[in-house]
Amino acid sequence: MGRDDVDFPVAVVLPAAGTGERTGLQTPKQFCTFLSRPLISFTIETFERIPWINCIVVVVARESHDLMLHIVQQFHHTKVKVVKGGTTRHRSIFNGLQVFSESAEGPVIPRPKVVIIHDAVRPFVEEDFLLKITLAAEEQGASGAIRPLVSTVIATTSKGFLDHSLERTKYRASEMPQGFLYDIIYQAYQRCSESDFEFGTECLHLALQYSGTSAKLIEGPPTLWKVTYKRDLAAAESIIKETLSLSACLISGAMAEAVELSSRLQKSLELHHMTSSASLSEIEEMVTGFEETQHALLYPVVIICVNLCMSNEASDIQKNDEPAPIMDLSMKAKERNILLYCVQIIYSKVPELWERSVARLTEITEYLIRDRNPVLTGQILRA
Ligand SMILES: Nc1ccn([C@@H]2O[C@H](COP(=O)(O)OP(=O)(O)OP(=O)(O)O)[C@@H](O)[C@H]2O)c(=O)n1
Ligand SMILES: O=P(O)(O)OC[C@@H](O)[C@@H](O)[C@@H](O)CO
Repeated sequence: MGRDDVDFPVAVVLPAAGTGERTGLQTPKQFCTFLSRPLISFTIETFERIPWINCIVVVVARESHDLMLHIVQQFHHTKVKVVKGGTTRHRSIFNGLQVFSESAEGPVIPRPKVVIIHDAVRPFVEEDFLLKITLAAEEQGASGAIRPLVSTVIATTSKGFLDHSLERTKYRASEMPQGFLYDIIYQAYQRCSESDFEFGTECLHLALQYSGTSAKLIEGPPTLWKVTYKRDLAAAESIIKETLSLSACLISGAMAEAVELSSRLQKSLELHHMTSSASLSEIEEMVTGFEETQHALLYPVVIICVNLCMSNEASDIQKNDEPAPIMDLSMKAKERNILLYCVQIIYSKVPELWERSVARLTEITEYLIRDRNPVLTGQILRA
């Protein structure tokens, strides 16, 4: 079965109205930023890239509504409808589902046949698994992602002692995404109790209890984990950085040695090389040029200026030190989500010295591209 089998409308509801209390942070985790971009925007982009998903309903807290509209505009999300959430996850999900019902305020959005419900703080979901969940929901009425339990589940007595433990092989952890025939899950939410709304955590249970539909369970990849604690944010950032391509734009002077050096760097890194007199004015034109060609740079673009000094005379090196202009330009570039780094390397006719410098330059360049640390922009780094 492939994406061509999805010949019916599919919508997504992303509950994102929580406070992220367990992270211990002031900012709700869905709005924590990585590389100047909120976590929720990474999740939305994952769904937006999928052509057979028609509409993404993002459910946010009342106080985050304007922030979410700004994020939609800044990152050019096109399939998104923002609605206000509720005091619990189930209430937020129901608010999201009501967008498609006749009684919804505002223009009626075409009702999907299948609706995917996915926590907004689970950014690492792949199209192939979403396809499995969607087709299973269309066929069975409901479907859900599961993962093996890592810890054994135990029941405790009222006094805090062990009552009994569950046989781990018979149980699974319920994860997201989950898929439903829209009518099945909407009816379940219309029928569920106040206690379900207040204390429930499982949409599959509602479909079974109130619509008599037992979900098809599909084991998903380990990447479906949910950002819950502060450590999960660090893990998410590391994965996001790893998924970014190692591509960068390398600018060097037009001298033969500089071109030769750049071609050596290109062999070890995915670099787009440009030669120019590497004057700051030319680089400035390039930085503003980026702004014209790409309205919103979704990921920081990395530009590395390699400054080859043909002599190690202090005066020459000092002459190349232009902290103020390159710093000013890098600040301007950062506003456009462009990270401008400068690495200086002193040419040596002594092969061992030159090879060592080139190795250091390669190492620094690779680190700058991988880590995209804004603090090092505008600095004159020396290989
Ligand atoms: N009233 C709520 C509570 C939670 N969620 C969303 O449901 C998803 C999963 O919930 P959880 O991980 O528990 O998020 P929080 O409730 O924000 O976390 P915490 O319990 O630590 O406060 C999150 O995307 C969260 O924003 C929601 O839309 N509305
Ligand atoms: O909101 P919480 O983190 O308490 O729980 C969310 C999870 O229960 C939920 O995402 C999956 O178990 C699937 O239902």
